[in-house]
Amino acid sequence: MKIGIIGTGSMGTILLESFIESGEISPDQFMITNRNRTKAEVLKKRFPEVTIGENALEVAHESEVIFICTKPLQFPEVLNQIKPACHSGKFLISITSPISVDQLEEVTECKVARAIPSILNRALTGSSLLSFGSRCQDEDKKVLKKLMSAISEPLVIEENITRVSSDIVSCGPAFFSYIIQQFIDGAVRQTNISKEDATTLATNMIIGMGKLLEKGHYTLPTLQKRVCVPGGITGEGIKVLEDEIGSMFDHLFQKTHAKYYEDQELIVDAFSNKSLK
Ligand SMILES: NC(=O)C1=CN([C@@H]2O[C@H](COP(=O)(O)OP(=O)(O)OC[C@H]3O[C@@H](n4cnc5c(N)ncnc54)[C@H](O)[C@@H]3O)[C@@H](O)[C@H]2O)C=CC1
Ligand SMILES: O=C(O)[C@@H]1CCC=N1
Repeated sequence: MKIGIIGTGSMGTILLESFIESGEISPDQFMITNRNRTKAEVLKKRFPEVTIGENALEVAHESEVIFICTKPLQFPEVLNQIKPACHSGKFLISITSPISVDQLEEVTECKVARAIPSILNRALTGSSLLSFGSRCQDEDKKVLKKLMSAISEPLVIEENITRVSSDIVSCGPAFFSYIIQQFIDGAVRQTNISKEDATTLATNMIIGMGKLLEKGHYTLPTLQKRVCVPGGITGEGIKVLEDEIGSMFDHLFQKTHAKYYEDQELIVDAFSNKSLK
């Protein structure tokens, strides 16, 4: 099976590297392309068996499964470019949240699905979020689930929880690394620990916590209970978190959803301006 990747920016690169590293897809199965060809050539140097397509259309012609890894507002242009290659035998996969599979089905004859990845997939871990269009048969669903299972734990989601799920799965690593960074900076400001030591300790702490949860020794609440000895020091810290975190995460989800709805409106305009319908 030939797999196409249109757009080898940050996420297209991560998908290529991860699929190859997982052993699920061999490099010679891939045809990739990028508007700025240099990015594709850099990958070709690392994986000589990968083929570079001249453009999106060539990739779509040559591939059965086509991942579109561009930014959402670049989709109309890509879809226009690949239109001559789009027919019911092709399987188009979008990795971006603000465009629904229904919207894509309206503008292409391909089978359509969405697979929202996470940077965690680079370590062949974390979740991915799948949504299937109405033209996908069981066989197509199996193909995509198998691909994404090689690099992640896929979950099929309904459209109405797309944003929040992507906030958790895809944005989550950035949110929590920011919080850990703040944790480190606070430690450095308030004590004599060096930034280097605080970073090492905090990084090991978060890796260890992931392993602990993975092994199933504790859940998030039981872990807290175990560490939080009654009348002890952790409890004092938790009280500060309870007082100061307040509605912070409510605001975060409100903001991401507001931006999402704005993006969706821009997408509707962009799709109609390109007269894709
Ligand atoms: N960064 C992340 O952690 C995640 C990103 N995503 C989604 O991944 C998508 C891509 O994001 P990034 O990789 O961060 O963006 P990026 O800007 O790094 O990559 C997009 C690439 O597409 C190329 N491109 C644009 N139009 C093209 C065309 N017509 N033909 C060929 N190549 C073209 C650009 O040159 C660029 O290299 C976005 O839609 C984003 O929502 C999804 C989950 C996680
Ligand atoms: O389309 C999305 O939801 C993802 C999350 C991070 C960037 N893009």
